[in-house]
Amino acid sequence: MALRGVKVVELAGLAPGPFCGMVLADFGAQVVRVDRPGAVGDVSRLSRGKRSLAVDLKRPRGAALVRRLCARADVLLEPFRHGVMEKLQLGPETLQKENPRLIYARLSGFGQSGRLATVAGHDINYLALSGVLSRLGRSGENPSPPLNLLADFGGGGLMCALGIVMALFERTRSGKGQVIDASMVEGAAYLSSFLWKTQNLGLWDQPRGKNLLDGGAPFYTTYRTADGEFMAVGALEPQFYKLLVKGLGLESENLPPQMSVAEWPEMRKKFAAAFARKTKAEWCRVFDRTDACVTPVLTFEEVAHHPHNKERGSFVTDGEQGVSPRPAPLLSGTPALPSLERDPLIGEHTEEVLREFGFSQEEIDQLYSDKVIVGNKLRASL
Ligand SMILES: C[C@H](CCC[C@H](C)C(=O)SCCNC(=O)CCNC(=O)[C@H](O)C(C)(C)COP(=O)(O)OP(=O)(O)OC[C@H]1O[C@@H](n2cnc3c(N)ncnc32)[C@H](O)[C@@H]1OP(=O)(O)O)[C@H]1CC[C@H]2[C@@H]3[C@H](O)C[C@@H]4C[C@H](O)CC[C@]4(C)[C@H]3C[C@H](O)[C@]12C
Repeated sequence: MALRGVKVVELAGLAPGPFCGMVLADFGAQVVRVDRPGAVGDVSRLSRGKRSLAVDLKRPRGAALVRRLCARADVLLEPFRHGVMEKLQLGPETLQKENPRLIYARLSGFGQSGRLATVAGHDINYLALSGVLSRLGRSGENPSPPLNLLADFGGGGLMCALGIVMALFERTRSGKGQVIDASMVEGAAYLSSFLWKTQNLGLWDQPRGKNLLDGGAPFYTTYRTADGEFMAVGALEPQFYKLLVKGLGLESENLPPQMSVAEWPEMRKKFAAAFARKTKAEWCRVFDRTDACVTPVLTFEEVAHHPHNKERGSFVTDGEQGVSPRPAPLLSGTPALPSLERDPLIGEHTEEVLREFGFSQEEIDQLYSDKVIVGNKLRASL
């Protein structure tokens, strides 16, 4: 796999950090998650392919243990607000002095500087501060976040993973690691570059929810079908729009011109009435494999069984029969091989990891007796 042999120390955090670590693990990196003793586990369930070491970082010997891991690691991934790592004597200056090749990835909400750097927050706060949230939501309603996908994952975990891979590549030339300041505000904003760069094209002149791509256009939105399901319509270009109108059984002559914004509400009503006449399955038979840009809105129960997704194997089933998306993108030569094992238990691999990183049994026993580390009793009894 593309990241085979890359050693990552991931300090346990909430969703964005674990997702970043999982992406690296899916593509072959050896990811050790450093858990807090007594923690419940990765509640975001994004730990496939990782191992868990439980150590109390608040104890000086706990921090010293992580310093020793980082001396032999390629990447450190920390998910805390600014200043936490410095307090633990685990800041970049300390760790990169011992290991100048270390790539020190800092995944935070507001970044490592600025008045909000030490303030708590979640996806919706970062999305709001990025400006993107102001553009999301139906006309006449409050701005509405698209779950926690854009800041936590798109602009956070994934952007951080990209930074790590770029730093790994750069290190092949310079031999040096560097610090990655991955702010979710800036990551989400960066994802929205298209909105910024097209401001003067007239795409965004209308209020939220009345523009071409934010649900305002009747040919770029969703419609309810006779059985209470939904179809997604994305017929932007005239040649595809013509096929949409034909598939709906409507006559272009009886409709206003496609781009007549003022008459979009009237067009939407006609399209809605048409979609309400057939079930989702019936509309699939009308539009499947045509260029009308009409697709079923698939539920999580349906998506893995859809013929196209099935043909590509786009979803995987793990050892516990849990279904989840296959890693993307698909690399032809070194594809990701996601682990199908269950997520690690807290401290399940404490001893194994410490031995691998050169700790003697005597040192390990001492760390146990001083309660600096914990293993997993369940594992021991397995
Ligand atoms: C998982 C579900 C979905 C969450 C996604 C959500 C929408 C997000 O946006 S997550 C993104 C959050 N932001 C960031 O990640 C940006 C950077 N991080 C931060 O800003 C902060 O970390 C923080 C704000 C997220 C948390 O702040 P906090 O003060 O807790 O922590 P920090 O300041 O970072 O400092 C860390 C401190 O911890 C110490 N530490 C760390 N490791 C160790 C260690 N190994 N040993 C010892 N000490 C350690 C470190 O030293 C720091 O100490 P100091 O502070 O003293 O310096 C979740 C959505 C809903 C959740 C559920 C819900 O809340 C109900 C339950 C609540 C219950 O409490 C837990 C279970 C819940 C079911 C809960 C479960 C999940 O969280 C959810 C499902």
